[in-house]
Amino acid sequence: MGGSRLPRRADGAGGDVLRRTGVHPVIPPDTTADAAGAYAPAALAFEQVTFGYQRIPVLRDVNLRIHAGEFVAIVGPNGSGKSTLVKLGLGLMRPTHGTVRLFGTPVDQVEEWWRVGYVPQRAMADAALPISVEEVVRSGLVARLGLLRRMNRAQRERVEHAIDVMGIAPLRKQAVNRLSGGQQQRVLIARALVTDPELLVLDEPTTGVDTDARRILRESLEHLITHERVAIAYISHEPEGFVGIAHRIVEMRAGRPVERSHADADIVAMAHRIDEGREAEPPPVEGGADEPR
Ligand SMILES: Nc1ncnc2c1ncn2[C@@H]1O[C@H](COP(=O)(O)OP(=O)(O)OP(=O)(O)O)[C@@H](O)[C@H]1O
Repeated sequence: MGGSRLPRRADGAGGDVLRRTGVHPVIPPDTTADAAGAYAPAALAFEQVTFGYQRIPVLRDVNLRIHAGEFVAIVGPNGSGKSTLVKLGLGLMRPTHGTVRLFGTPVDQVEEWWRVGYVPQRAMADAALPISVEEVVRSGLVARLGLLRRMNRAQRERVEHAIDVMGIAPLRKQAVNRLSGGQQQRVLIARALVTDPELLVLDEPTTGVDTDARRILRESLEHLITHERVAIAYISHEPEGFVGIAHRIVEMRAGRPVERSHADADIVAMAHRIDEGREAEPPPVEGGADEPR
């Protein structure tokens, strides 16, 4: 992994260059510096995004950017719009207003979908076919290979690497439908990693996952942001899954992401609010003939 396709953000190296030279350019808000001081667009950017289902508003004026090497946790109560945000980010739906960009390109013009890894919520739990772990992980390459082409050496290595990173090598020959929820989750993440994605979107990755598996998942994600410079969007309503590793925590409130701190009290209060299952506050409705209502 860690290919050289795109300028990725360097961990502070670009900043050092700027400090040494005393140059302090105005950095456009949706870009980030790489080691050479060049700027790359955010891996995922929502720009003034508004969306509603059948005119019922769900998201309003959402501005959110996730850069290479950044782990952003998106939390919120049921119905607050987290999955809607994911669907817009993956180009599965179009915003009513505003723009979603992947690596600077409007999402409806993106062709290199292998740059995005998506881990859906517990998708394999009920898988009927006895497909092995290795086969599921390899299937992540289908978008790149087509069904019939054989893997080349680099691709085989990527499959091995993804299996290693997710700590599932001992399970490789086992049928996925015989694995625990946490093990299945790691297989899904490994599958998302085989294309060497620069953006990883995880939807409720810790649902039904035990404490040990959560720890391994955390360590794996930490490795990805630190060593592979992957941008991570981590959607969850379980704050304990990301506290301590997320660079930013945003809570969906009234249709907008609100930045939250890591402070324990804040997290605990947030967890309580979410646990209480309070209804998500509806976004403010502001007239406008063509706006969702
Ligand atoms: N296909 C749809 N048609 C109409 N309304 C929808 C549709 N999908 C979601 N909604 C509504 O949009 C709002 C946001 O839903 P969304 O699934 O994005 O929330 P969420 O934060 O992901 O919730 P959860 O934590 O329960 O998964 C909810 O009020 C939901 O009822």
